[in-house]
Amino acid sequence: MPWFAGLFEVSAVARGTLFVMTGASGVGKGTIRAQVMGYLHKSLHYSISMTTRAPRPGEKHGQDYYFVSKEEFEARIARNGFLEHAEFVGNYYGTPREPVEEALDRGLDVLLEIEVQGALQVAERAPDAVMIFIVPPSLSELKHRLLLRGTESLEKIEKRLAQARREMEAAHNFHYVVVNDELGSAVNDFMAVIRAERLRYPRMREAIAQALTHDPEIDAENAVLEETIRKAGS
Ligand SMILES: Nc1nc2c(ncn2[C@@H]2O[C@H](COP(=O)(O)OP(=O)(O)O)[C@@H](O)[C@H]2O)c(=O)[nH]1
Ligand SMILES: Nc1ncnc2c1ncn2[C@@H]1O[C@H](COP(=O)(O)OP(=O)(O)O)[C@@H](O)[C@H]1O
Repeated sequence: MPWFAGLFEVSAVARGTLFVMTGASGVGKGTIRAQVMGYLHKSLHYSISMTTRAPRPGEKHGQDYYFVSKEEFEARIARNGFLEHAEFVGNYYGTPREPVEEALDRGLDVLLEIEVQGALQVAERAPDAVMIFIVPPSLSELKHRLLLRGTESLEKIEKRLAQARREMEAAHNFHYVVVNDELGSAVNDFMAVIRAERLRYPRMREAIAQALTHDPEIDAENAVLEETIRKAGS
């Protein structure tokens, strides 16, 4: 058996990569995620979060979030059913653990879109996770987007902005920073991170093993070419 045969076995069960996207409320995480998932829906599993916040008009249970009661959320915390969870401006938000583990075990990449405290928990518990911080071009622009989105009261917007200012100080804990100024560029940058991470050595073992194989058709052509060169030289 050739020495590289084992590489095939390892790659067959290679775990997927966990991508964690975070950043201030209103910075554009949901917008970037929707576009990225549009491109990568076959290879990237989006983890649907659980929350105690009330659904906004148009939001659907099981699609945008699993909307649950405080009691249900706390029961899940008690049985260690979250990969991470956090309280954000008066509500609980959390990532159900099982679907994420299952997808990663199947070799699928997983995307979490969560707030900063939860992201820092994931960084601690899953050191291989790829941490991506989204920042606005300025705090003024961030406020502008929250005002235009019109989903929160002015008081809640001020709370989210104060939180955003504090969270920006945690930026050094992340591997990548994407500035969401022009949306298309931000989506491109995000996709570039995913592409680069998929080219890391552990994910490329199969390609290396493949690079060490022979193709009989090309080998036959090579033999003819060799023979032609040899004849021309003699
Ligand atoms: N820690 C954590 N944060 C989450 C989760 N799901 C969503 N969030 C974050 O909670 C914050 C508030 O979310 P939401 O109420 O939907 O408001 P929006 O993101 O401003 O539209 C955002 O920063 C989300 O990214 C989760 O599962 N865990
Ligand atoms: N690059 C951008 N330029 C202008 N507006 C944006 C951009 N990205 C997102 N938005 C808008 O800003 C608001 C907040 O974006 P959203 O994706 O809901 O943020 P988050 O999920 O981080 O809270 C939305 O109304 C969205 O359409």
